[in-house]
Amino acid sequence: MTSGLSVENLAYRYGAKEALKGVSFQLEAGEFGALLGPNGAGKSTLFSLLTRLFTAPQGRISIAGHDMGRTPRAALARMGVVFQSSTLDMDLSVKQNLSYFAALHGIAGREAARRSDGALERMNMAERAHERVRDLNGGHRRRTEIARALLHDPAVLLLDEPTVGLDAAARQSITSHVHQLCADQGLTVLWATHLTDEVYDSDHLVLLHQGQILQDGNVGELRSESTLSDHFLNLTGARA
Ligand SMILES: Nc1ncnc2c1ncn2[C@@H]1O[C@H](COP(=O)(O)OP(=O)(O)OP(=O)(O)O)[C@@H](O)[C@H]1O
Repeated sequence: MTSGLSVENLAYRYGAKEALKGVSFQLEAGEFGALLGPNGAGKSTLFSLLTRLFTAPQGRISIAGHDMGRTPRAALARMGVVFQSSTLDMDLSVKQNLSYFAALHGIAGREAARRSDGALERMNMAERAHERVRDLNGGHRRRTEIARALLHDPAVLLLDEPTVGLDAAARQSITSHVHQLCADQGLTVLWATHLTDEVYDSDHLVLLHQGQILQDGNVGELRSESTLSDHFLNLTGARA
């Protein structure tokens, strides 16, 4: 059993539509998993199962060794999530947003302040702690959300297309920062995207297409001589 993320034989259907058809993959501690798939591949459905928004009718999810079906609280406690749409309160400061989230996790007082400072530090946001979210640019808002997701010190961080709406510089900077968190701190990341330039050769590719895993393994080895973008196009017929 991995101390990262393990998914075994997950399936999900919306009525007659099979959105996931027996999906399995595993990410070890410290691995950056790039979940790549064209529109309709099943990425959002997979995220909904991983975050327990939907209950998996079949298969197994394990987060840092905790089984989501049998011990959901323990599994969710080891997971941080950044959803595609922002859920920050625009009129609160960065730090107030984090304190509020800490309180939801039952963390208060000095411990909440210590954790907020640590999480903001990890995202290079410490100097913006007292700025109002509304006054931040898109990249800094995203960093705030990632810091908030790290507050309870998760082992596994899930991000659903976290760079949507950001300019190229902010996108590159956040992508590289989260890769660094994996490498330096042993965080396991699952990063859903359809942008191949956010994926590094050292990443673990999970290529999802029509509800099935087409490829699962090291990006550099899988793409070989092609660019990842051409590789993706050859396999899925879709442009990345
Ligand atoms: N509520 C629903 N009812 C019926 N079919 C659905 C529903 N939600 C999603 N689907 C279908 O399930 C499949 C997987 O959808 P999903 O949203 O998980 O894909 P995705 O990879 O996240 O795509 P996108 O990048 O466009 O968000 C698609 O064929 C989609 O049309």
